[in-house]
Amino acid sequence: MLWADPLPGAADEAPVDARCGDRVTGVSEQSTPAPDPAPTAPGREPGRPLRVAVLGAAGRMGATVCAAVEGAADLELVARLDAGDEVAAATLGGADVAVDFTVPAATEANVHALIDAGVHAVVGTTGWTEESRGRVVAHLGRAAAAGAPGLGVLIAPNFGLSAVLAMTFAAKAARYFESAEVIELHHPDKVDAPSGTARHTAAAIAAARADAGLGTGPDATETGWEARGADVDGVRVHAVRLRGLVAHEEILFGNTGEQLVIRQDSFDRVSFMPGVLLAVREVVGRPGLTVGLENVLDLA
Ligand SMILES: NC(=O)C1=CN([C@@H]2O[C@H](COP(=O)(O)OP(=O)(O)OC[C@H]3O[C@@H](n4cnc5c(N)ncnc54)[C@H](O)[C@@H]3O)[C@@H](O)[C@H]2O)C=CC1
Ligand SMILES: O=C(O)C1=N[C@H](C(=O)O)C[C@H](O)C1
Repeated sequence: MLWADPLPGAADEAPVDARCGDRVTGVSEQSTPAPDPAPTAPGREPGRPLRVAVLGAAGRMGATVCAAVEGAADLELVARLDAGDEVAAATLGGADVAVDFTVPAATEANVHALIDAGVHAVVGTTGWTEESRGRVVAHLGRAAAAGAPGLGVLIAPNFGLSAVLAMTFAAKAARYFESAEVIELHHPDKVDAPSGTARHTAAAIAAARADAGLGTGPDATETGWEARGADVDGVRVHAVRLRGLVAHEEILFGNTGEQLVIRQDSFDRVSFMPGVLLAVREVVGRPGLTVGLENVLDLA
């Protein structure tokens, strides 16, 4: 079973389908359909390891992904690219799949370059919007029309099981509470705020509230709005940056006389690896754009 994948070293096959991002309509969005599903990477001989390239390989996540891929018997690390390296067939080492953990300013261009190179993409980098995801869908459509059907792109704001479950539970709880706020807590080297995970969580809560006919939560604030956090679709999101932290999220729900707190903690980046490896194995058989690991895990 996939989540037992030991690290370093992984093997089992597993499912994936996902749909997340920085502004998302909900955890139950579906994969964008694409023609001609491909059960394996195009041109992959049966039984050979899946070839994987890593973009952002010198970074915190990229280095961890390289180690995880090297430890997986069914995967082969064929390229490590970082800033300044061209993303093209010539530099990707014959990869079937590329994993992108770079920076928000670079990730969309990387994905377009991967589609042009005919390489499936697994993306953990934050900064995606509905517009940038739409451009990827359009590009995949053009690639399919030009004779490269079956390419998959899987974008997930968080590959950690605890985070994916927390988002799922939060979306389920949202309709039952008058108040909802999100607190994300991260290491101080993180360049974006609020986190992609928190944006996704808040957007899912907002969508569930809207479906239930709920508006924004009660708030009598008249002054000092800067202390009330970011507004993500009407849900307040607070970002803490603290040395010693890795990645954490707390979702608070309140009614008169009661509170629900959903909390997840990623203490070590290895905790993201089972989800990343699952996505790598799954994306080759999942054409089109998939956003969010929850769909892959049948949680949506
Ligand atoms: N989806 C998930 O589960 C997770 C997502 N993240 C996200 O992943 C991204 C990376 O996070 P970290 O590894 O902590 O950052 P980092 O700063 O440690 O690594 C980023 C790496 O990307 C490289 N880079 C910059 N521009 C590039 C380009 N054009 N092409 C190739 N490489 C380039 C940098 O040189 C650096 O080595 C962030 O957006 C972060 O929010 C982080 C952890 C988990
Ligand atoms: O930068 C990080 O570290 C993380 N980024 C992602 C995000 O912005 O949600 C995922 C996780 O929170 C770690």
